[in-house]
Amino acid sequence: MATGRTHRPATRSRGIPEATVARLPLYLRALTALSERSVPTVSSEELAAAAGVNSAKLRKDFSYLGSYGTRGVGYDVEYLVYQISRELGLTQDWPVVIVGIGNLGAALANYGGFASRGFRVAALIDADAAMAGKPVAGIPVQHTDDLEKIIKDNGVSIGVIATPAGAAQQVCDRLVAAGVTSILNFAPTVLSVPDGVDVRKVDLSIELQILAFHEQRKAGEEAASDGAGPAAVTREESARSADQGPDGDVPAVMPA
Ligand SMILES: NC(=O)c1ccc[n+]([C@@H]2O[C@H](COP(=O)([O-])OP(=O)(O)OC[C@H]3O[C@@H](n4cnc5c(N)ncnc54)[C@H](O)[C@@H]3O)[C@@H](O)[C@H]2O)c1
Repeated sequence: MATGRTHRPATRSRGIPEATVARLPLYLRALTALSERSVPTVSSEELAAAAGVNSAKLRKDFSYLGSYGTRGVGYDVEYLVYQISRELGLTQDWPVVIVGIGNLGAALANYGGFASRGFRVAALIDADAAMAGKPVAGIPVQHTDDLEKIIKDNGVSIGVIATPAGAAQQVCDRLVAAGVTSILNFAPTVLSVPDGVDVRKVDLSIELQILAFHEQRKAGEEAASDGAGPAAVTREESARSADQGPDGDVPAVMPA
């Protein structure tokens, strides 16, 4: 079984901090919406508000890209879309495989947002022989027996795992051995991968738990302000204590 670290250090080799990299997709989403409305330029304040990020942080992030905007005019929307897309590697097509085509895998396969962002679903893989050949989102499901060949034939470097937790490490090991170097893991388990392999995990139940934490704090604040209880915890303090940035700008996907 593969061992070793599960994510890269906090700063990438080109000097862009991981926290900045994690915010680039937020800027890109906001900029794409502006571009679709043919908005030519945007101020750092407007863009920060649209991306849900603090504007000083945005300016610092863009300084890593060498993008400083023009005083009184702001940032050129189209150029920034290009710059961020290039930085994220989205100016090329990325073939992706999804392993585990149950409820979640099928929903992901049907999600149109991958293709529009440069991620092509190259193959769907499942261990259930009864599913082999059946189309999901117009793509025939292939059996796990062929996993290695599918990865090689399609030049896949990004794999999405949507299997039950108990199967995820074994699937991960096979993907990595076949040449996959980036994994998006939806299974509720921690994956172990060798150096050079990036794992990101998505866990909506963790996001809900964080919201539940804030709900509980809000209820506590209200109770404290109604009566003679102890000083209420501020919203900002409660956000920090949930290991989230003060701007609430940590995306739902996180390093493994
Ligand atoms: N991250 C999230 O927010 C989130 C949300 C929903 C579900 N999940 C997780 O996603 C996973 C899938 O959930 P689901 O509801 O789609 O389950 P599901 O039971 O509907 O589908 C799982 C699929 O994986 C296949 N499978 C099992 N072992 C396999 C293997 N070794 N190789 C390839 N395929 C294999 C099964 O045949 C099945 O088709 C679970 O781990 C679940 O906990 C995560």
